[in-house]
Amino acid sequence: MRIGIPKEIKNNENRVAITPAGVVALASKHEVFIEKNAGMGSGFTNEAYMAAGATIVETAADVWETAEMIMKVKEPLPSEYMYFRKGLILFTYLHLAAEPELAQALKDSSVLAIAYETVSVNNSLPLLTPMSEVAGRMAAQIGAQFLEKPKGGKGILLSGVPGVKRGKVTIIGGGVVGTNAAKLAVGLGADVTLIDLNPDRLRQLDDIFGNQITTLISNPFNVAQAVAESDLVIGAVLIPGAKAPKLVSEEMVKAMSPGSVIVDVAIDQGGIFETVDHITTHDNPTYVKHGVVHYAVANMPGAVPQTSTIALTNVTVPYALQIANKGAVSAILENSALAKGVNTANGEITFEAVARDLGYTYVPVKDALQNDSVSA
Ligand SMILES: NC(=O)C1=CN([C@@H]2O[C@H](COP(=O)(O)OP(=O)(O)OC[C@H]3O[C@@H](n4cnc5c(N)ncnc54)[C@H](O)[C@@H]3O)[C@@H](O)[C@H]2O)C=CC1
Ligand SMILES: CC(=O)C(=O)O
Repeated sequence: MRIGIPKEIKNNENRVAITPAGVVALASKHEVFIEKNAGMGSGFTNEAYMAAGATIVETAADVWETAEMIMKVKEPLPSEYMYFRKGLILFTYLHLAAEPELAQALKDSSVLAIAYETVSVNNSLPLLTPMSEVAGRMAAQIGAQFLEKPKGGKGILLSGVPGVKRGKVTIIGGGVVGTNAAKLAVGLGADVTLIDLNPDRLRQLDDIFGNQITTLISNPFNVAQAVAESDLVIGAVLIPGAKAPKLVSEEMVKAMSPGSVIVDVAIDQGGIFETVDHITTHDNPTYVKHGVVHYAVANMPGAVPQTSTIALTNVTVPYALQIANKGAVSAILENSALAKGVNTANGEITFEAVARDLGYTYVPVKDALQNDSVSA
């Protein structure tokens, strides 16, 4: 199979969808085309890719037009939609519930689009997990940074100092992002509260952290009280594939003290704060509303690409290899984890939560694939 890796074009997205090690894994049986300088942000030179067996091509168009499967990191941006076509396999993060125009473009062009974030094994999301680990850890660091006065915050140190109280951090969602945010926030010495809907998850978190954190069940009363008392609130909720629920209302944000900070990690699925009305970028990561600093960057791991690219490709390349070796249709039909990743196929929306949130008819992936055969 011809596999193409374009350079990422989202603001400050320095990750790339493959490392030289990944090329070695694929190139013994397949052809790998990489856009010139695509790996530079992650520390991988064109020469390193060529030595691993890849062909370097000059432009994004060369990659998109040559490849049968495109591997990316972030969802395609509108300038990339012109490359969509029937027979193309797209393997990347998509977050379609929050990207209606992209969903329509993939549907209209009959791309077979496999979203990293919905590939699922026994209720875990193996291709989301490493980036959630990164973003969770970053969320605590970033929150601490924006609480500093010169960064627009109220001017507190999360750890406090002897004789001065610690800062309060509330994390809503106790999955991978939430747990990793808690690890760092506890490490920074903050007073941490973790809120989740699932009592069994709260039990696990209690076992992991003991008395280092407070756990609370998620309901509007607990969320309102914890948010009002907090210096930093981190949004870390996920309902796989679906638009994130707005758990923190505008009124709750107004009740926070001026200079407090919100980090809405779940912004890639639309975000959990009513006051987060747009995605921010690494260039311009925050805005202030009701006196509260809001951070809503949808590609947080893009800022630490040397860590993130390796963590991401460690888990994506084995799936890419299955797709390339077996052909997409056989790989999907034989591997239920991969089948759950398919969001669009043959002009249909094949992930139920995406179809529901965007108002399309849901067509199960097997039915969509039977409607037609994908060239790969
Ligand atoms: N902004 C960025 O750069 C990045 C964003 N993310 C996003 O972060 C979000 C969280 O991801 P993960 O932690 O991996 O998901 P996860 O599935 O591991 O955890 C989600 C948690 O939310 C909980 N939850 C669901 N409904 C809830 C409610 N009403 N109240 C409280 N908790 C609730 C679940 O029980 C679960 O424990 C996702 O949207 C993911 O895509 C991940 C990586 C990077
Ligand atoms: C999960 C995701 O969208 C990211 O790592 O950018």
